[in-house]
Amino acid sequence: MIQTEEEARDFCAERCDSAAIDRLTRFVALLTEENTRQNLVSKASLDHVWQRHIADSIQLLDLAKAVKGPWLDLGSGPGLPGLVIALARPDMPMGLVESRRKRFDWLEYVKGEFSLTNCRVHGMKLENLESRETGVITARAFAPLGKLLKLSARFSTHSTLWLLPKGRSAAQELAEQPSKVREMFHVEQSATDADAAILVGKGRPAQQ
Ligand SMILES: C[S@@+](CC[C@H](N)C(=O)[O-])C[C@H]1O[C@@H](n2cnc3c(N)ncnc32)[C@H](O)[C@@H]1O
Repeated sequence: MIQTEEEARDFCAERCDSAAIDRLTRFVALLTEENTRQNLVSKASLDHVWQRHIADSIQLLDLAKAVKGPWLDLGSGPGLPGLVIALARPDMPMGLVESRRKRFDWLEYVKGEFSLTNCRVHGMKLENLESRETGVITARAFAPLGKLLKLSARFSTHSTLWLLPKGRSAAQELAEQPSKVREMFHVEQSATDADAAILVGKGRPAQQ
């Protein structure tokens, strides 16, 4: 379990090349600066930014090793986890969906700063995004599991990988789902927080 900022940086360095670490380091500086203008992440979390946000996002790469994308991140907000993944793996086709204008502008700005040509920012409600087949769907702190699946099932196929960092509520949220959804998912311990877990699933949920 990652306990310190140094361990979090080491964790990322084991999974990313040095150019990616440079991009992530600059992203942390930009995020810290932008956070003085808009509330992207809690101020307290910036003291542990590599653990709470960067490594927390990068750990998803371990679970998505076999997948080439395209990747869709729902409710990206500051860019977590989708933009961090795009900075680590700029070759990966990445779609970020974010409905708030100021956050959309921020995501577009970072995309431009790092010339992330494979990253597309969709500044709209997910409900208005055109359906497409997606290799990986991620969503952190976006919506309760039932609502999340209802909104996003149309982006999945039988082989879509779902990676849903869920904090403490993961097992409980899954337990409340119908058996077909429970069979699709399992719970993985988060590497960055002893109390948090990630719901990992495969396939297309039946329409609820
Ligand atoms: C709690 S924040 C989490 C942001 C980020 N994933 C994180 O972990 O820091 C949820 C984000 O989803 C966006 N959002 C909420 N409902 C949405 C919708 N229907 N379509 C697109 N974005 C939405 C919000 O504007 C907000 O930025």
